[in-house]
Parts: sequence; C-alpha cells; structure tokens
Amino acid sequence: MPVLTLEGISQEFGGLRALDGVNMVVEEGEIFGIIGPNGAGKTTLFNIITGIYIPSEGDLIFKEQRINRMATHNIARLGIGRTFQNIRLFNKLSVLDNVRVGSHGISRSGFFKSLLGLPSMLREEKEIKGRAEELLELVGLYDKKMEYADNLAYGEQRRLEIARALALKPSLLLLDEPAAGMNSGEKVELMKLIEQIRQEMKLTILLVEHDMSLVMNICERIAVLDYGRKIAEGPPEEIKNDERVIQSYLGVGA
Ligand SMILES: Nc1ncnc2c1ncn2[C@@H]1O[C@H](COP(=O)(O)OP(=O)(O)OP(=O)(O)O)[C@@H](O)[C@H]1O
Repeated sequence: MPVLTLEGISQEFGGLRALDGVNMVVEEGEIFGIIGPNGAGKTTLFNIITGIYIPSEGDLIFKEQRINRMATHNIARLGIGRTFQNIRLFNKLSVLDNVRVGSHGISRSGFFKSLLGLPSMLREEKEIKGRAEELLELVGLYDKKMEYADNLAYGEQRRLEIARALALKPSLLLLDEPAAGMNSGEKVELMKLIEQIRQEMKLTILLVEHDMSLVMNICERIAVLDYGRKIAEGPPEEIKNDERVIQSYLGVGA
C-alpha cells in the first residue's frame, strides 16, 4: 500500500526550477533512498513533503489524504517526522529535554503549559518522560540523558535528532543525510539503528544520503534526482548499473 505519493511535483524559486515534475510512490514499510548531486533538489523535496514549501505544481498524498497546503505542525501530527541536514537541536537543553520537547507536538498540554504543574499535565509529563527515556535507550544515548546536547559528539547528535523525530510517533520518517560527518563505525551503527526502528516501530523511511555504501546497503528502492528531475528509480543493483546515473552522479567505476 502506498504511504506517500508525489504526483508531478515542481518547485520554482524565482527563475530556478528546483524540482521538475517529480513522480514517486513510497510503499508502506520500505526504506526508500533519494540520491543525486549537490543542488539536485533532494532537500527541497523533503521541505515540500513536510509543508515548509507549498509546491508550485503537483499533488502530495499521504495515506490517501492530500497534504499540499497543510501546515508543517499538522503534517507532523499526521505522522510524518524528519531530521535535518544541518542538525537542529536545542544545544542548551539536556539530551532528555530535546526528546521531550519533540513529544509536545502531539501532547495535549504542550511543553510550556506542562510547567504549570496541574495533575493531568503532570501525569502526561511522566508518560512523555518515560517514552523519551525509552527512545534514548533505543538510540544508545540513555547514559547521556542529562548532558547538554551541545556536549555530544557529532554522530551522537545525529542519533539524538532521530530520537526527537521518533517522539512524535511518526509512521513515515524522513532522514536528511543521517550519516553526514560520521566515521565508518558510526555508519555501521546507524544502519543497524535504521533497520531496528523500521522493524520495531513499523516505520516507512525516506532517506536522502550521499554515502553510497549506506544507501546501497539499506534501501530497497532508490530514486535519483538530477537538476530537479527524476532520472532513474529502482532497486540498488539496477541503479548502480544505470548508464544515466553513472554519468550524472556515480561516476565511471562506481
Ligand atoms: N529557499 C530557496 N530559495 C532559492 N533557491 C533555493 C532554495 N532552496 C533551494 N534552492 C535551490 O534549489 C536547488 C536545489 O537545492 P536543494 O537544497 O534541494 O538540493 P540538494 O539536492 O538537497 O543539495 P545538497 O546535496 O547539496 O544538499 C539548488 O539550486 C538550490 O540553490
């Protein structure tokens, strides 16, 4: 069953056509990769899916609902979570609080109201804290829950971003270059984590990534963007051997 369908999505910035008639169907439970050279439109696509931009043309359907003009927070509540290419954590909050703040997108009381301390809010707050701790356990950061986010190593900050995105209980998770800046050991751990959260949380995952070994290893299908157009789509083996992809992106001998 399709979770997300893009139909003829285009995005113009002034005279620049950052996306040009992109069609894509992401099926439930799959890990779907989006690759392409710098400036190909990958992050723009994520920004459209999460409501940051309204597409100039085309339709965006999430679980049979058209979401083209929906506000970002409503899209998040519907179940689309994301991480960002440039890490966006609250550096002066603890690791735990970064995840708790993430949960308040779906809580009834909201982060600031929760500070008032009414009994119902305290109960909800306890649940949120418990869940945040579980998520930190999952991403391997439980022992660092009281540290400032600022003090974490880069790879740890990327994992914290994933925990924060998961706090919203998404069914579709968008990861924008999750392996950027990671060493090879951290990348192996990241691949395991992505597989694990997909299974345990029954997620569908859409992934933008420049690290080819990661993409080819964990994605079931891959779409390739070049100058805003989708030039190929298919399983990793097919993409690796596609002439157009090799010429525009992977390079001869990739
Ligand atoms: N807000 C904006 N205003 C104007 N141009 C933009 C804006 N956002 C993106 N662009 C342009 O749209 C094109 C696609 O950019 P985008 O960031 O989506 O590419 P990308 O594939 O994610 O690149 P990278 O791999 O470097 O992250 C680029 O030419 C970029 O300069």
